[in-house]
Amino acid sequence: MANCEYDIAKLSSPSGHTLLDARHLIEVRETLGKGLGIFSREKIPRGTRIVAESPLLKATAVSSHVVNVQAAFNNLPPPKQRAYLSLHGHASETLKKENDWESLPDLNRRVLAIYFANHWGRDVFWIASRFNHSCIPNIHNAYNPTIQKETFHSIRDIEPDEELTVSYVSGMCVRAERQAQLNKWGFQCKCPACQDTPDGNKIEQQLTRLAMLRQELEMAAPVSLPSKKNLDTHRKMAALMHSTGLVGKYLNNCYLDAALCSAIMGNVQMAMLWTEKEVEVDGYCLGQDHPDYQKEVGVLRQLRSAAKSKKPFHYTHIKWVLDWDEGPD
Ligand SMILES: C[S@@+](CC[C@H](N)C(=O)[O-])C[C@H]1O[C@@H](n2cnc3c(N)ncnc32)[C@H](O)[C@@H]1O
Repeated sequence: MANCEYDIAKLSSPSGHTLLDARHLIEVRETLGKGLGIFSREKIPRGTRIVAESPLLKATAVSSHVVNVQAAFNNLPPPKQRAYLSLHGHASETLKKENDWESLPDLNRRVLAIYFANHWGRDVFWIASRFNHSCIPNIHNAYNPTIQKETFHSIRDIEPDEELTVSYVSGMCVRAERQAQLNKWGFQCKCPACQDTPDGNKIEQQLTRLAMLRQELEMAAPVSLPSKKNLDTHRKMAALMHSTGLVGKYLNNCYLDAALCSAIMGNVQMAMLWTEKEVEVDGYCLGQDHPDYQKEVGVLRQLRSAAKSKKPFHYTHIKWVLDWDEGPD
Protein backbone atom coordinates (compact mmCIF):
# COMPACT_ATOMS: atom_id res chain seq x y z
CA MET A 1 0.00 0.00 0.00
CA ALA A 2 1.48 3.36 -1.04
CA ASN A 3 0.46 5.33 2.09
CA CYS A 4 2.69 4.27 5.02
CA GLU A 5 0.15 5.39 7.60
CA TYR A 6 -2.05 2.52 6.45
CA ASP A 7 0.64 -0.08 5.96
CA ILE A 8 0.11 -2.67 8.69
CA ALA A 9 3.67 -3.98 8.20
CA LYS A 10 5.03 -0.58 9.29
CA LEU A 11 3.59 -0.70 12.81
CA SER A 12 7.02 -1.45 14.19
CA SER A 13 8.28 1.97 13.16
CA PRO A 14 7.25 4.42 15.91
CA SER A 15 7.23 7.42 13.51
CA GLY A 16 6.17 9.96 16.10
CA HIS A 17 3.62 7.73 17.85
CA THR A 18 5.85 6.75 20.76
CA LEU A 19 4.55 9.44 23.08
CA LEU A 20 0.93 8.40 22.58
CA ASP A 21 1.15 4.64 22.48
CA ALA A 22 3.39 1.60 22.25
CA ARG A 23 2.31 0.19 18.89
CA HIS A 24 5.95 -0.58 18.12
CA LEU A 25 5.61 -3.47 20.63
CA ILE A 26 3.04 -5.28 18.47
CA GLU A 27 2.78 -6.79 15.03
CA VAL A 28 -0.15 -7.92 12.89
CA ARG A 29 0.12 -11.39 11.43
CA GLU A 30 -1.77 -14.54 10.50
CA THR A 31 -3.22 -16.62 13.32
CA LEU A 32 -4.23 -20.25 13.23
CA GLY A 33 -7.80 -20.16 11.98
CA LYS A 34 -8.78 -16.61 12.99
CA GLY A 35 -7.44 -14.60 10.06
CA LEU A 36 -5.08 -11.81 11.06
CA GLY A 37 -4.43 -11.00 14.71
CA ILE A 38 -2.23 -8.77 16.86
CA PHE A 39 0.80 -10.27 18.64
CA SER A 40 3.38 -8.90 21.06
CA ARG A 41 6.92 -8.54 19.78
CA GLU A 42 8.29 -8.51 23.34
CA LYS A 43 7.11 -8.65 26.93
CA ILE A 44 4.48 -5.96 27.54
CA PRO A 45 3.80 -4.91 31.13
CA ARG A 46 0.28 -4.49 32.50
CA GLY A 47 -1.12 -0.98 31.96
CA THR A 48 0.74 -0.29 28.71
CA ARG A 49 -1.18 1.93 26.30
CA ILE A 50 -0.66 -0.24 23.26
CA VAL A 51 -2.78 1.68 20.79
CA ALA A 52 -4.41 5.12 20.94
CA GLU A 53 -6.33 5.68 17.71
CA SER A 54 -8.72 8.05 16.00
CA PRO A 55 -11.35 6.36 13.84
CA LEU A 56 -10.56 5.50 10.25
CA LEU A 57 -14.29 5.74 9.54
CA LYS A 58 -17.08 7.22 11.65
CA ALA A 59 -20.54 6.21 10.49
CA THR A 60 -22.95 9.08 9.95
CA ALA A 61 -25.85 9.04 12.43
CA VAL A 62 -29.23 9.20 10.71
CA SER A 63 -31.16 8.81 13.97
CA SER A 64 -30.32 7.42 17.40
CA HIS A 65 -30.50 3.86 16.03
CA VAL A 66 -29.72 4.20 12.33
CA VAL A 67 -26.35 4.95 10.79
CA ASN A 68 -25.33 5.58 7.20
CA VAL A 69 -22.09 3.70 6.64
CA GLN A 70 -21.97 4.17 2.89
CA ALA A 71 -22.12 7.99 3.15
CA ALA A 72 -19.23 7.94 5.63
CA PHE A 73 -17.24 5.67 3.33
CA ASN A 74 -17.93 7.85 0.27
CA ASN A 75 -16.61 10.89 2.15
CA LEU A 76 -13.25 9.26 2.94
CA PRO A 77 -10.19 10.26 0.89
CA PRO A 78 -8.96 7.45 -1.41
CA PRO A 79 -6.05 6.19 0.82
CA LYS A 80 -8.50 5.77 3.71
CA GLN A 81 -11.03 4.04 1.46
CA ARG A 82 -8.32 1.59 0.35
CA ALA A 83 -7.27 1.00 3.98
CA TYR A 84 -10.90 0.42 4.97
CA LEU A 85 -11.50 -2.02 2.12
CA SER A 86 -8.47 -4.07 3.19
CA LEU A 87 -10.14 -4.92 6.55
CA HIS A 88 -11.88 -8.19 7.27
CA GLY A 89 -15.64 -8.27 6.61
CA HIS A 90 -18.41 -10.62 7.69
CA ALA A 91 -22.03 -10.48 6.52
CA SER A 92 -24.23 -12.20 9.10
CA GLU A 93 -27.70 -13.43 8.18
CA THR A 94 -29.22 -10.59 10.24
CA LEU A 95 -27.19 -8.01 8.33
CA LYS A 96 -28.32 -9.50 5.04
CA LYS A 97 -31.98 -9.58 6.11
CA GLU A 98 -31.94 -5.99 7.29
CA ASN A 99 -30.33 -4.60 4.14
CA ASP A 100 -32.05 -6.02 1.06
CA TRP A 101 -28.72 -7.72 0.36
CA GLU A 102 -29.38 -9.16 -3.07
CA SER A 103 -30.12 -5.77 -4.58
CA LEU A 104 -27.01 -4.07 -3.16
CA PRO A 105 -23.96 -3.48 -5.39
CA ASP A 106 -20.84 -5.45 -4.40
CA LEU A 107 -19.01 -2.40 -3.06
CA ASN A 108 -21.88 -1.46 -0.74
CA ARG A 109 -22.05 -5.04 0.56
CA ARG A 110 -18.33 -5.02 1.27
CA VAL A 111 -18.51 -1.64 3.03
CA LEU A 112 -21.34 -2.88 5.27
CA ALA A 113 -19.76 -6.29 5.97
CA ILE A 114 -16.54 -4.57 7.07
CA TYR A 115 -18.41 -2.12 9.25
CA PHE A 116 -20.38 -4.80 11.07
CA ALA A 117 -17.32 -6.99 11.66
CA ASN A 118 -15.23 -4.14 13.08
CA HIS A 119 -17.19 -1.23 14.53
CA TRP A 120 -16.93 0.02 18.11
CA GLY A 121 -19.87 2.32 18.63
CA ARG A 122 -20.03 4.11 15.28
CA ASP A 123 -16.26 3.95 14.72
CA VAL A 124 -14.01 1.63 12.74
CA PHE A 125 -10.33 1.75 13.64
CA TRP A 126 -7.40 0.84 11.47
CA ILE A 127 -5.14 -1.06 13.89
CA ALA A 128 -7.74 -2.08 16.47
CA SER A 129 -9.78 -3.85 13.79
CA ARG A 130 -7.17 -6.58 13.92
CA PHE A 131 -7.81 -7.50 17.56
CA ASN A 132 -9.44 -10.92 17.74
CA HIS A 133 -11.86 -11.86 20.49
CA SER A 134 -11.32 -13.78 23.71
CA CYS A 135 -13.87 -14.23 26.52
CA ILE A 136 -10.90 -13.66 28.87
CA PRO A 137 -9.20 -10.77 27.05
CA ASN A 138 -5.83 -9.25 27.90
CA ILE A 139 -6.69 -5.82 26.44
CA HIS A 140 -9.26 -3.26 27.59
CA ASN A 141 -10.53 -0.50 25.32
CA ALA A 142 -12.11 2.83 26.25
CA TYR A 143 -12.56 6.28 24.81
CA ASN A 144 -10.28 8.83 26.44
CA PRO A 145 -11.80 12.34 26.13
CA THR A 146 -8.55 14.00 27.25
CA ILE A 147 -6.62 12.81 24.20
CA GLN A 148 -9.79 12.27 22.13
CA LYS A 149 -8.77 8.78 21.09
CA GLU A 150 -9.88 5.21 21.69
CA THR A 151 -7.25 3.56 23.84
CA PHE A 152 -6.28 -0.11 24.16
CA HIS A 153 -4.40 -1.02 27.36
CA SER A 154 -2.91 -4.32 28.50
CA ILE A 155 -4.72 -5.47 31.65
CA ARG A 156 -2.07 -8.00 32.61
CA ASP A 157 1.55 -8.67 31.69
CA ILE A 158 1.75 -10.10 28.18
CA GLU A 159 4.44 -12.56 27.13
CA PRO A 160 6.47 -12.17 23.92
CA ASP A 161 4.63 -13.62 20.91
CA GLU A 162 1.33 -13.84 22.79
CA GLU A 163 -1.85 -12.83 20.97
CA LEU A 164 -3.52 -9.62 22.19
CA THR A 165 -7.29 -9.93 22.45
CA VAL A 166 -10.32 -7.86 23.41
CA SER A 167 -13.80 -9.07 24.30
CA TYR A 168 -16.50 -8.40 21.68
CA VAL A 169 -19.31 -9.32 24.06
CA SER A 170 -20.47 -8.76 27.59
CA GLY A 171 -18.53 -11.55 29.24
CA MET A 172 -20.17 -12.23 32.61
CA CYS A 173 -22.51 -14.87 31.21
CA VAL A 174 -22.35 -18.57 30.38
CA ARG A 175 -20.63 -20.11 27.33
CA ALA A 176 -23.82 -20.60 25.29
CA GLU A 177 -24.90 -16.98 25.82
CA ARG A 178 -21.46 -15.66 24.88
CA GLN A 179 -21.47 -17.81 21.75
CA ALA A 180 -24.96 -16.58 20.84
CA GLN A 181 -23.65 -12.99 20.99
CA LEU A 182 -20.57 -13.97 18.93
CA ASN A 183 -22.56 -15.59 16.13
CA LYS A 184 -22.89 -12.25 14.40
CA TRP A 185 -19.11 -12.31 13.78
CA GLY A 186 -19.44 -15.78 12.28
CA PHE A 187 -17.03 -17.82 14.39
CA GLN A 188 -17.05 -20.45 17.10
CA CYS A 189 -15.05 -19.21 20.10
CA LYS A 190 -12.19 -21.46 21.18
CA CYS A 191 -10.66 -19.17 23.80
CA PRO A 192 -9.46 -20.74 27.09
CA ALA A 193 -12.94 -20.33 28.63
CA CYS A 194 -14.70 -21.95 25.65
CA GLN A 195 -12.62 -25.12 25.33
CA ASP A 196 -14.36 -28.33 26.31
CA THR A 197 -11.34 -29.50 28.32
CA PRO A 198 -10.90 -29.91 32.10
CA ASP A 199 -9.18 -26.49 32.30
CA GLY A 200 -11.74 -24.80 30.02
CA ASN A 201 -14.64 -26.31 31.94
CA LYS A 202 -13.15 -25.20 35.25
CA ILE A 203 -12.99 -21.58 34.02
CA GLU A 204 -16.53 -21.96 32.69
CA GLN A 205 -17.78 -23.17 36.07
CA GLN A 206 -16.31 -20.06 37.67
CA LEU A 207 -17.86 -17.79 35.02
CA THR A 208 -21.21 -19.50 35.58
CA ARG A 209 -20.91 -18.87 39.31
CA LEU A 210 -20.00 -15.25 38.57
CA ALA A 211 -23.05 -14.84 36.34
CA MET A 212 -25.26 -16.28 39.09
CA LEU A 213 -23.85 -13.94 41.72
CA ARG A 214 -24.38 -10.98 39.43
CA GLN A 215 -28.00 -12.01 38.88
CA GLU A 216 -28.51 -12.33 42.64
CA LEU A 217 -27.24 -8.78 43.09
CA GLU A 218 -29.38 -7.43 40.27
CA MET A 219 -32.46 -9.00 41.83
CA ALA A 220 -31.60 -7.60 45.25
CA ALA A 221 -30.66 -4.05 44.13
CA PRO A 222 -31.16 -1.30 44.96
CA VAL A 223 -33.08 -1.98 48.19
CA SER A 224 -30.52 -4.17 49.87
CA LEU A 225 -27.43 -2.50 48.36
CA PRO A 226 -25.74 -1.74 51.67
CA SER A 227 -26.00 -5.19 53.26
CA LYS A 228 -23.33 -7.44 54.71
CA LYS A 229 -24.55 -10.19 52.40
CA ASN A 230 -24.14 -8.04 49.30
CA LEU A 231 -20.71 -6.93 50.40
CA ASP A 232 -19.80 -10.57 50.75
CA THR A 233 -21.13 -11.22 47.22
CA HIS A 234 -18.91 -8.43 45.83
CA ARG A 235 -15.94 -9.99 47.62
CA LYS A 236 -16.70 -13.43 46.12
CA MET A 237 -17.15 -11.92 42.67
CA ALA A 238 -13.82 -10.09 42.85
CA ALA A 239 -12.07 -13.35 43.86
CA LEU A 240 -13.70 -15.20 40.94
CA MET A 241 -12.72 -12.45 38.52
CA HIS A 242 -9.12 -12.74 39.68
CA SER A 243 -9.05 -16.51 39.37
CA THR A 244 -10.61 -16.51 35.87
CA GLY A 245 -8.50 -13.58 34.66
CA LEU A 246 -11.44 -11.18 34.12
CA VAL A 247 -9.42 -8.32 35.54
CA GLY A 248 -10.66 -5.39 33.42
CA LYS A 249 -13.59 -3.03 33.85
CA TYR A 250 -15.87 -5.63 35.51
CA LEU A 251 -13.40 -5.90 38.34
CA ASN A 252 -13.29 -2.13 38.65
CA ASN A 253 -17.11 -1.99 38.84
CA CYS A 254 -17.12 -4.73 41.44
CA TYR A 255 -14.64 -2.78 43.60
CA LEU A 256 -16.72 0.38 43.17
CA ASP A 257 -19.86 -1.47 44.34
CA ALA A 258 -17.97 -2.90 47.31
CA ALA A 259 -16.62 0.56 48.21
CA LEU A 260 -20.12 2.07 48.06
CA CYS A 261 -21.62 -0.77 50.04
CA SER A 262 -18.96 -0.32 52.75
CA ALA A 263 -19.39 3.45 52.79
CA ILE A 264 -23.18 3.28 53.05
CA MET A 265 -22.76 0.84 55.91
CA GLY A 266 -20.53 3.48 57.56
CA ASN A 267 -17.23 1.62 57.24
CA VAL A 268 -14.94 4.30 55.86
CA GLN A 269 -11.77 2.21 56.27
CA MET A 270 -13.13 -0.58 54.09
CA ALA A 271 -14.55 1.92 51.58
CA MET A 272 -11.06 3.38 51.30
CA LEU A 273 -9.42 -0.02 50.77
CA TRP A 274 -11.90 -1.02 48.05
CA THR A 275 -11.44 2.35 46.35
CA GLU A 276 -7.66 1.86 46.34
CA LYS A 277 -8.23 -1.35 44.39
CA GLU A 278 -10.67 0.38 42.06
CA VAL A 279 -8.15 3.13 41.31
CA GLU A 280 -5.48 0.52 40.59
CA VAL A 281 -7.71 -1.24 38.02
CA ASP A 282 -8.72 2.00 36.30
CA GLY A 283 -5.05 3.01 36.20
CA TYR A 284 -4.15 0.01 34.07
CA CYS A 285 -7.42 -0.12 32.05
CA LEU A 286 -7.67 3.59 31.22
CA GLY A 287 -4.39 5.32 32.04
CA GLN A 288 -3.78 8.13 34.50
CA ASP A 289 -4.77 10.87 32.02
CA HIS A 290 -8.34 9.54 31.81
CA PRO A 291 -10.89 11.79 33.59
CA ASP A 292 -12.52 8.78 35.32
CA TYR A 293 -9.19 7.76 36.82
CA GLN A 294 -8.65 11.29 38.09
CA LYS A 295 -12.16 11.44 39.59
CA GLU A 296 -11.57 8.13 41.38
CA VAL A 297 -8.29 9.42 42.78
CA GLY A 298 -10.32 12.39 44.08
CA VAL A 299 -12.76 10.01 45.85
CA LEU A 300 -9.85 8.11 47.37
CA ARG A 301 -8.33 11.35 48.68
CA GLN A 302 -11.66 12.28 50.35
CA LEU A 303 -12.03 8.82 51.87
CA ARG A 304 -8.48 8.91 53.24
CA SER A 305 -9.10 12.24 54.86
CA ALA A 306 -12.46 11.05 56.25
CA ALA A 307 -10.76 7.94 57.63
CA LYS A 308 -8.21 10.10 59.46
CA SER A 309 -10.73 12.60 60.77
CA LYS A 310 -12.46 12.15 64.11
CA LYS A 311 -15.79 13.42 62.70
CA PRO A 312 -18.68 10.95 62.26
CA PHE A 313 -18.68 9.57 58.72
CA HIS A 314 -21.60 9.54 56.30
CA TYR A 315 -21.29 8.40 52.70
CA THR A 316 -22.97 11.60 51.41
CA HIS A 317 -19.91 13.53 52.62
CA ILE A 318 -18.01 12.02 49.70
CA LYS A 319 -18.40 13.29 46.15
CA TRP A 320 -18.52 9.88 44.42
CA VAL A 321 -17.59 9.39 40.78
CA LEU A 322 -21.21 8.60 39.98
CA ASP A 323 -23.22 11.80 39.71
CA TRP A 324 -26.08 11.57 42.16
CA ASP A 325 -27.95 14.68 43.15
CA GLU A 326 -28.72 13.54 46.66
CA GLY A 327 -26.80 10.32 47.06
CA PRO A 328 -27.80 6.87 45.80
CA ASP A 329 -31.38 5.55 46.09
C1 LIG B 1 -12.52 -7.41 14.19
S1 LIG B 1 -12.04 -8.69 13.12
C2 LIG B 1 -10.58 -9.25 13.87
C3 LIG B 1 -9.42 -9.36 12.92
C4 LIG B 1 -9.57 -10.39 11.83
N1 LIG B 1 -9.15 -11.69 12.32
C5 LIG B 1 -8.83 -10.01 10.57
O1 LIG B 1 -8.31 -10.90 9.90
O2 LIG B 1 -8.78 -8.82 10.26
C6 LIG B 1 -13.29 -9.87 13.53
C7 LIG B 1 -13.18 -11.17 12.80
O3 LIG B 1 -12.05 -11.92 13.22
C8 LIG B 1 -12.36 -13.29 13.37
N2 LIG B 1 -12.22 -13.65 14.80
C9 LIG B 1 -12.11 -12.78 15.84
N3 LIG B 1 -11.96 -13.43 16.99
C10 LIG B 1 -11.99 -14.74 16.70
C11 LIG B 1 -11.89 -15.93 17.48
N4 LIG B 1 -11.75 -15.88 18.82
N5 LIG B 1 -11.96 -17.12 16.85
C12 LIG B 1 -12.14 -17.18 15.50
N6 LIG B 1 -12.22 -16.10 14.69
C13 LIG B 1 -12.15 -14.89 15.28
C14 LIG B 1 -13.79 -13.47 12.87
O4 LIG B 1 -13.72 -13.80 11.51
C15 LIG B 1 -14.37 -12.09 13.05
O5 LIG B 1 -15.44 -11.83 12.18
